[in-house]
Amino acid sequence: MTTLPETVGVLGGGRMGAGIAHAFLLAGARVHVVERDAESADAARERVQTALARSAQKGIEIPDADDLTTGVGTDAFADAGLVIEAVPEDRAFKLDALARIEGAVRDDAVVASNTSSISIDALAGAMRRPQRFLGLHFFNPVPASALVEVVTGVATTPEVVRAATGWVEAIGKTAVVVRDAPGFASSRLGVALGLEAIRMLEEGVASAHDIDTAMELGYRHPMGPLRTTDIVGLDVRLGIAEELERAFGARFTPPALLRDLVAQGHLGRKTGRGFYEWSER
Ligand SMILES: CC(=O)CC(=O)SCCNC(=O)CCNC(=O)[C@H](O)C(C)(C)COP(=O)(O)OP(=O)(O)OC[C@H]1O[C@@H](n2cnc3c(N)ncnc32)[C@H](O)[C@@H]1OP(=O)(O)O
Ligand SMILES: NC(=O)C1=CN([C@@H]2O[C@H](COP(=O)(O)OP(=O)(O)OC[C@H]3O[C@@H](n4cnc5c(N)ncnc54)[C@H](OP(=O)(O)O)[C@@H]3O)[C@@H](O)[C@H]2O)C=CC1
Repeated sequence: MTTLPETVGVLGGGRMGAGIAHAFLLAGARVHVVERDAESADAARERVQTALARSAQKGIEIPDADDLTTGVGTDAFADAGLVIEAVPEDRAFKLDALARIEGAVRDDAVVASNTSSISIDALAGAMRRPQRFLGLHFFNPVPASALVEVVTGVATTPEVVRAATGWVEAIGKTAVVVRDAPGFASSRLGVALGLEAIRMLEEGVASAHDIDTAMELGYRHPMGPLRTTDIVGLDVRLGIAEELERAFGARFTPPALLRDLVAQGHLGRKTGRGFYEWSER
């Protein structure tokens, strides 16, 4: 089995970044999470520690506390063999994040983006070492998901793809290798279902609960498309839909209901309300 890098860096310790940190820590890597300010760094640390505590409760061996470090400057990525960015789904944010990571890492480090939908080649365009860059697209919730989509850019070398798929296996997940195409494989299909469900809700075809139940019991999906949108974050799904609309046109135009809920700050589970009310964040 491929050996994990001794140190893995994560930029952005939100829902996904914290989950990614948790996965590499459980597999034995040291992980450094960088956030934009000290308060967010503390919040990121707490998210990872909560996930580790949940794993410990299930009898899973968890790493020493000092294997996780959190902070604000990317300088601490100097030792990392792999750095994954998980900042919000916004091109400008990601370009800035990747430039900061590249400025800090050693030449042989692999840099990855957890983007759900932004073109890996578009992100690579501004990079000095695009051959060592690729997409590592994790799924939410990371601890409960067996998949990582490995997205290859035109410049990504086969050696980097091999290393990355090996690392995915080393953290106990399955890799699918997808060429850079809008929405890759998973977001294009997942968002198509999610947007159609929102349009059906707008048209009064059925309640959110009944639309979801149709897919849960009828198609044996673990969770219906509206509940999934709440878990993912309505803002995240809107960002993906806008990216896909640019590539494929009107079939991915975000429904007005999605835009309205995001504008009102109803982003799903993380804010307590989306298509459902949530007491647990
Ligand atoms: C937007 C994108 O770019 C890509 C995306 O992610 S799209 C969204 C993809 N995700 C989905 O579609 C979610 C589909 N739904 C599901 O998989 C399930 O309904 C669900 C996992 C969310 C909940 O199912 P559940 O059976 O109630 O799960 P739950 O028991 O809470 O957790 C499942 C496992 O993960 C673990 N887990 C979940 N969250 C955890 C956390 N935060 N920390 C540690 N462990 C956690 C649980 O301990 C549990 O482990 P075991 O199976 O070993 O006991
Ligand atoms: N949610 C999902 O289901 C999935 C999301 N993704 C992708 O993962 C990425 C992150 O999404 P998600 O985790 O949901 O988003 P969150 O909003 O939960 O997390 C983003 C994190 O990045 C931090 N951040 C913002 N700006 C910076 C910065 N300049 N430097 C360092 N950290 C920063 C935020 O800090 P602060 O809290 O201070 O704003 C926040 O903690 C997106 O690209 C998304 O598309 C991929 C798969 C699934």
